[in-house]
Amino acid sequence: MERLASLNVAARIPIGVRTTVLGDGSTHSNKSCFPRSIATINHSHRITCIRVQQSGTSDLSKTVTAVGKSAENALEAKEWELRMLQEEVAAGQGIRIRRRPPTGPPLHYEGPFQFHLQNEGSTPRNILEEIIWYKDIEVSQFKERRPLSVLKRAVESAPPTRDFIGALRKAHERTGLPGLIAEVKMASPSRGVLREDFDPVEIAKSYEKGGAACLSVLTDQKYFQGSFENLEAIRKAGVKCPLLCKEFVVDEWQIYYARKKGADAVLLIAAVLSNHDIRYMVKISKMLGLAALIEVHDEREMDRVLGIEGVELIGINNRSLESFEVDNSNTKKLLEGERGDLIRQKDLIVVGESGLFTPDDIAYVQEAGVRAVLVGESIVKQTDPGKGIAGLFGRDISV
Ligand SMILES: O=C(O)c1ccccc1NCC(=O)[C@H](O)[C@H](O)COP(=O)(O)O
Repeated sequence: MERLASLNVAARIPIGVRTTVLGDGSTHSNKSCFPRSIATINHSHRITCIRVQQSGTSDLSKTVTAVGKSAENALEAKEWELRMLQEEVAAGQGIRIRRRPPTGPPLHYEGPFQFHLQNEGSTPRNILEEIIWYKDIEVSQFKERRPLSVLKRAVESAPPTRDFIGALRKAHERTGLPGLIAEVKMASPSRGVLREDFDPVEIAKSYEKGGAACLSVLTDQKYFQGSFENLEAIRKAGVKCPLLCKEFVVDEWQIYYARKKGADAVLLIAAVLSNHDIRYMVKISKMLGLAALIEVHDEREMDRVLGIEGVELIGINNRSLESFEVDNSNTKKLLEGERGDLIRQKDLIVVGESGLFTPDDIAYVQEAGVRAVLVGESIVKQTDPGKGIAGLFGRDISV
């Protein structure tokens, strides 16, 4: 007669492993119950079947625990291999930002991968990498509290989104100047606190009055003192400009969450995401009615993004998110020659981002080929941010 191993024993075994205790007191781990990938692990780690010689409960418990541990080890090894593969793919695409600190293989690992300790191992190489490592942990904690399946259901009843790209096109046609994405940003790693009396809703209303086509709302708390609550509050206050959720997206969960909190667009940073991630996240965004602003900083990132189907909106950041250096000629450099031709041919909207302070700066990036600009510091610091917009463009763009 067969009976299933008791729950407390089974709890130590990964899902999919069915351990049965046979009539003679021996156990049998049913290999056919393993999902395919786990079966492979089991094969390489030679733990396909167990037999317990003794009928005593403690021996049984020990053996089953040992098997559970081996399977856990195998799973851990597989996870590590997967992560190494992802890092390899990303590095092959020129992505320098690592998603997580390198941990080294599990102790029991025997496999084809060689592990190189780069730099000091678990120290981020720059601020962007630090943000991403932190974000990875933050998102997994958010996900535990509110699983994706729950979030997906909540999004079904969210109000419709507004047309972010359409608003930029219209503003450009109306004013003959680049459409403005005005940034609601309290602080940044490079500049510290930009505004002490920070009221996100008031700033957003002032930007709208001043002629902004769209708004960008920082939602990162730790490095920018922003929040998803700010995004939600601006949306609920009746601001009509479409809203960009300015986040460091590393997981689709954040896109659903942005949608739930009132965003009309999300930012995807090519320095962090592989081509596959971008393609997938652009699809998810579209499915949710969101525009995706894909941000690039160098030629290689621009070429990668130009090759991805479905991309409609590209941001060129004049600020290096690794060194903080700002150079407006970056926009010009990335729009020269064949790249510019291809962008015009595809009718893509390019956004010039960061370091724009004067009408001359706006004229310079417009001349380079942008049809929109994303501006934070120079306008958020003004006593009246809306009036700051007129100063930035050299004229009132609200009429
Ligand atoms: O601004 C930073 O210090 C920063 C650091 C690390 C990652 C991103 C960072 N900024 C995001 C941006 O690029 C800007 O907020 C945005 O383009 C507006 O720039 P600005 O007009 O210069 O405030």
